[in-house]
Amino acid sequence: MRIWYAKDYNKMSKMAAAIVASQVTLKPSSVLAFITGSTPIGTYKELIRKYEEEEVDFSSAKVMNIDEYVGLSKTSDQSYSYFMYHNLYKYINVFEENTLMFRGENLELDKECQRMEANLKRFGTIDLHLLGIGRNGHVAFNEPSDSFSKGIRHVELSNETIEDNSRFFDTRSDVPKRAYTFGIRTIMSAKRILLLASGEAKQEILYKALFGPITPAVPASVLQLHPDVDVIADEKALKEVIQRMPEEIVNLRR
Ligand SMILES: N[C@@H]1[C@@H](O)[C@H](O)[C@@H](COP(=O)(O)O)O[C@@H]1O
Repeated sequence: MRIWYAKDYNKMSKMAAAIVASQVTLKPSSVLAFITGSTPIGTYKELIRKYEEEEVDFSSAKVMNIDEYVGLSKTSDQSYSYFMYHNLYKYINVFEENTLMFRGENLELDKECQRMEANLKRFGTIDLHLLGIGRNGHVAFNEPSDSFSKGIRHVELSNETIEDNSRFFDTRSDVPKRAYTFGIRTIMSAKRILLLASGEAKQEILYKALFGPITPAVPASVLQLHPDVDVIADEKALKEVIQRMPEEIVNLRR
């Protein structure tokens, strides 16, 4: 695991976009797993800029969303399909047939998971998997639990996640209670993982995830077992890591 220090959100976004763009340049047919939330928005803006300036070409890349609210279709402005389309896909040259998203409106939950598993198999191994981290250590929608989850599944969201994500909805009761998500095994099967974290609210959980015990109670802690993880975090998110494990940050002193 490599932990990279970024002075602020802007720098974090630029560093992350540089990794995604190099992945696609080195392997144009890369399979990429993308995330939603506030954290990756700057990364996507930077990727759009790179595309517009012809620094990167996504025409052979395959892209996918790793989670989605159950009950929201791609036309709902709170769905993750909508988010990915309006924050990234519509501005770059990814093709529809190379884009994989959950159908949030499909209420046949098991069937939707099976459909996504089959499509993921067709897309092939994920070359680069982006990840954010929730305040309770969740990754995608894998909430703290008693065991690490396996493949693609549907889950009940925790109160903490509903609370955190309610900032994107008119009222808390509008937040769906269930979601589709890649499981921990799906995420861990990616060749390379890029974890992003920004802001003070993430400082405690980031330290726990990177240096605490590996436990399903902190789902992100499983990343300690993956052979190829880059963590890019801004100074605020890294606060506790800087205090307790400064020597573990690759570029802190540079
Ligand atoms: N399902 C998403 C996660 O994939 C995301 O990483 C997390 C953090 O979001 P943010 O970047 O807004 O802090 O929130 C949501 O619950």
